[in-house]
Amino acid sequence: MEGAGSMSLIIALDFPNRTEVERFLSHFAGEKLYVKVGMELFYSEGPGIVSYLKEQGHQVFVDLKLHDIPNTVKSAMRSLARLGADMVNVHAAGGTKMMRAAWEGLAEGTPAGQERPLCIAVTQLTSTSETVMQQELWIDKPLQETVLHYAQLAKESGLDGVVCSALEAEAVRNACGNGFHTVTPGIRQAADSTDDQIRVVTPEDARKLGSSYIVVGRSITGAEHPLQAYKTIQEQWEGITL
Ligand SMILES: O=C(O)c1cc(=O)[nH]c(=O)n1[C@@H]1O[C@H](COP(=O)(O)O)[C@@H](O)[C@H]1O
Repeated sequence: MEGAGSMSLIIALDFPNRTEVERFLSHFAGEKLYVKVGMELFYSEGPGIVSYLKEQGHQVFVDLKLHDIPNTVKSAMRSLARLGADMVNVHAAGGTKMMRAAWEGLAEGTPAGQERPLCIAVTQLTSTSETVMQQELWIDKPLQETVLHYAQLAKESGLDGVVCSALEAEAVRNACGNGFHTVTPGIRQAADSTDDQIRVVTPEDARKLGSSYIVVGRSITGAEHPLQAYKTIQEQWEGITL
């Protein structure tokens, strides 16, 4: 299943403020990156952090995992589209009406001449296990089946792909086709601590399993030499020596 579609490594900028982001990015002078702004950074810095990163020439995934009534999600997506994000996300558990509304909001809000951000649905968080899903959330199905079901709902709703573990990437592609993206966090090298992640996969295995994007946070942001950690993981992910 190797090599389908586009492949990118997205660095999760899980930092409390812009000063920390600038300090981190100073290790990457001249590199054009694909970065992710999550709730911590967005809520502390506001939309300006996205414009700042875009001005620096980076691609930006705005990861706010929207999950609300369709009208609210549509309006929020209209606002996010104006920011120039390259990718945004919602929770598939919001259902098809909500996902369609998200897509419509993005289409309406994207300025003329700009590309609509990719709209991706979170299936089951990579920090969730099948046991927690079944016993705590009362979703009485095998985890992979729920991921596939949510992926199919996302596809029917016109979305561009899903967030899932790379463990499910191959099955999602088989069910939804090569053009349907799998954005896969929970990436760890074999020796890394898994932290709060449960469904973890190495960069090499994510490639072999056909992920379109890997999302990597602490293995790079917490490294003593972030650029070196980034290059090592990128080599493993792309299967090449840079
Ligand atoms: O939507 C996400 O990006 C996401 C979904 C998911 O299921 N699991 C997950 O870890 N993430 C995000 O991916 C990043 C993973 O960070 P690390 O565990 O530090 O590599 C974090 O910013 C999470 O918010």
